[in-house]
Amino acid sequence: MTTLVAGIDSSTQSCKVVIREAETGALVRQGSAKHPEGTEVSPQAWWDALLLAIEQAGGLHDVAAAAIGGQQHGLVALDADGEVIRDALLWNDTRSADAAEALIAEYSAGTGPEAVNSGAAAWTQMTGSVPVASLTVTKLRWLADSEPQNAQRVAAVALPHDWLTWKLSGAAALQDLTTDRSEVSGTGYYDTAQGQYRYDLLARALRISEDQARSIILPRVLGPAEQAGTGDAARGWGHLVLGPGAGDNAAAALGLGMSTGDVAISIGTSGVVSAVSPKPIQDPAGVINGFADATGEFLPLAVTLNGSRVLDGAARMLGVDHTGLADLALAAEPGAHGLSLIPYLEGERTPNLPHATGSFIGLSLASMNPQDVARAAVEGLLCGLADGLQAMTTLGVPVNSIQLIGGAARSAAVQQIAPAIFEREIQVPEPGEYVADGAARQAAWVLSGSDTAPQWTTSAVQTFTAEPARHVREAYAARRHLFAERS
Ligand SMILES: Nc1ncnc2c1ncn2[C@@H]1O[C@H](COP(=O)(O)OP(=O)(O)O)[C@@H](O)[C@H]1O
Ligand SMILES: O=C(CO)[C@@H](O)[C@H](O)COP(=O)(O)O
Repeated sequence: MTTLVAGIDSSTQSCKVVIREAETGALVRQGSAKHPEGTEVSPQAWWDALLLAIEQAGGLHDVAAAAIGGQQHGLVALDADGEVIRDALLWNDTRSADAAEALIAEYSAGTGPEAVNSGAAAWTQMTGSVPVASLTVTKLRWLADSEPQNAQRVAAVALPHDWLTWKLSGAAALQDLTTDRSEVSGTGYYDTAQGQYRYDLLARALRISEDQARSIILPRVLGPAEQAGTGDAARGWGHLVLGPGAGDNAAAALGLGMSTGDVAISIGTSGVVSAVSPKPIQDPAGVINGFADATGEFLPLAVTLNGSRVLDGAARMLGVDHTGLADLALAAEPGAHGLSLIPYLEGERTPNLPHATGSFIGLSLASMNPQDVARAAVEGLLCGLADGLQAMTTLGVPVNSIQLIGGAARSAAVQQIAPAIFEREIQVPEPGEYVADGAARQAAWVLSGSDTAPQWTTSAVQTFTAEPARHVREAYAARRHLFAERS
């Protein structure tokens, strides 16, 4: 009898479920369901999508274990009855940008630019990351200042995958909430290097005393293969062993079998450059977030707000589908006749420009054509990620291999232009759901009781190389500060 495990990716745009063989990782079934648009979403919509995706994947009746990977940082505020107080502000909601600046200032010393730097350095020391609007701690400050009546009702704070694991278990007690290192390392109130919550920072965010903060329930942080509980017996899932789950990029690293020296560049809603490190990585400049991974090590990563939707928007603007956009981009010359797209379409997280908008720079009669516009969109998307990759190497994080994943990694233009912009060979594994795969591998790990995750066969990869297009990155670097603030 083959043992099956389920891996779930509750990401920004959709929920994906894969059912795989626990021993080999072979894919048996899968399903998916869309999430609502927007940067604040009712967690109920995630739960409804998860139930639909489970149904589409053939159910969990014959599955022994499950684990959930998910979009990080979303603020799931629960009242004393375990009810969701308000829709969750997601990682890509920028309304807490001013709160982030205030929190940095409150830990700074001196005046002027040095003060901001000292505040950023203090937060990096305390948590591993510099607060930006994406981090949950800034959303809590926003809640305290903008919706004090809601803030006063907060009895527990969970992140998307924590809350879904709790729902999957059928738990009702807030004390049963669980999470993992990778998820909490993105909250801004967890000391990633020391592995402990910082209730003083939670108190600071909510403008309450530390004693009051300690009365707020935070999910118990589980080890990489520690059981989070069992499935909801009322739904016939009492047989289901639940894993701790993980933040989406940590789950993807587990799904890809990444180790030190491996880098994943994921182009989903977010653009993410992530690497594995045996030691904590801290970047006071705030380009790299010092997160934890799902195996007990660390996962430094750079994240942009503008990932695949840069290409979604460009395709919509040109009236083509993704294949058409790729064809247009590949028909143009590198550099798009001097046209650059600075892709801060939703504001931007890295660089931290929450109020910025995107801009085409260098328009000329020569570049005002669909091919060059498509090329500039792909090159602009990739240049932003190349900046994150460069920051990784500047911090001394080893980069020996690069794997390209996420929805936009399916683009032939992204695959062929990326090696020119990164000036490195890139590998593209078979299109798949690597976050969900990592969660499934974690579920199999929990079941095995072993010290290490099961060795699953990894996907075959296609390798892409190209002549370096340094002039494209140089043009982008000279223009990345040219944008208009959102009105
Ligand atoms: N062939 C393609 N070329 C470019 N973008 C694509 C392609 N296929 C899917 N996408 C885009 O990928 C995104 C979905 O990718 P995914 O990694 O699932 O996102 P997320 O994990 O953030 O929900 C969507 O924006 C979709 O339009
Ligand atoms: O913000 C982060 C990590 O810091 C992102 O990983 C988000 O969690 C959303 O990821 P996708 O929906 O693009 O996978």
